Amino acid sequence: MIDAYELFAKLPKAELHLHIEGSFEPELMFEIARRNEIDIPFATVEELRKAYDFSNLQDFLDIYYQGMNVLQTEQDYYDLTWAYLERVNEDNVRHVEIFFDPQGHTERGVPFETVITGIRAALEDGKSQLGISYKLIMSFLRHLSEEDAFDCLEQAKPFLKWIDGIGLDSSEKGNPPEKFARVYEDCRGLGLKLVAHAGEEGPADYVWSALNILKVDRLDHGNRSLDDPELVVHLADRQMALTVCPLSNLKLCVVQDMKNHPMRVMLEKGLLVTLNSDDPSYFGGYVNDNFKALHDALDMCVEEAVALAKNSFTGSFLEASDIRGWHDLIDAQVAEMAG
Ligand SMILES: Nc1ncnc2[nH]cnc12
Ligand SMILES: [Zn+2]
Repeated sequence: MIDAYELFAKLPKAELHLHIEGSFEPELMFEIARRNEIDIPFATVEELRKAYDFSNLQDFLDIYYQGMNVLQTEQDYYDLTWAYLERVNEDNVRHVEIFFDPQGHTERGVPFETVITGIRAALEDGKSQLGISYKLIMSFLRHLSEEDAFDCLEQAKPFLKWIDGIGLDSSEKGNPPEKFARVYEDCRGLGLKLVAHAGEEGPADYVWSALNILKVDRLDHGNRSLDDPELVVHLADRQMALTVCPLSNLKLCVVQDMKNHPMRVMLEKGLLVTLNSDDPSYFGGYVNDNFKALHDALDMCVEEAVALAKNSFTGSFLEASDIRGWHDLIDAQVAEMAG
């Protein structure tokens, strides 16, 4: 009998919820801090890792923004992105749709151009050297104002040919989607794909707002949707993709125990759920580690592993013909491994 984890690990996958700044491993952070002559308030990599102990989203965000402070040059952004791509190549991730948080950099004086040029150069090298295709999603920080978001959009305008979509992240509670209704409307007019974090810590109402007011094409997290049966039916009927992040949910106390993770329930209710790592350096693992954690807690079956691998492409912004191609490849690989 084929093991569900072994199967998932080997199958081609897409990752749809990944903050590139959240893939910043402590070793690389120290190296970049040293070359930029910036002090980190931790003496060693081990001490830094010990600080990754969070009670909620805000606890994490405080250390996440501090971590990205050492990034300054195009080379820094290249190295950060390249390290992520090399790592997920080992997990057989073949397509990535990654977030970056421009405001976390521009508000420290790093030009928008420096950030996006470095990230894009690594993504292009990932495509040519590792065969990993990509989309790039610019996220607005929701704890900042609507005016700040519009300012970020202005800075992005010369680079829109490199940007596939926009997202909304950072402190959810008290910053409902409607705060950014007009920014999203403009971005929709620019032909950008729209996603937003909703229902991670915030209520199911925020998921409704993301759908009805922001008109998102995909939802990030969405865990709290399960509090509202009508919303669950609506999401399932529309086959709205949800980018779920189990290790993140555990580390940020969105779930108290992996045994209570809603992934299985979500699958059973017919939701188009995908599996992602969110901020792998901070939450203890990349996409295959996320499956392993679910498998250890919930004893995932082969059908669930296959469904998650296929959903990762279904929920992507790839062309329909490419998605079909990946599904066919997964079916062929499953048949070969089962036989
Ligand atoms: N899980 C998360 N939720 C909200 N904002 C984030 N920024 C990085 N990771 C995040
Ligand atoms: Zn996230």
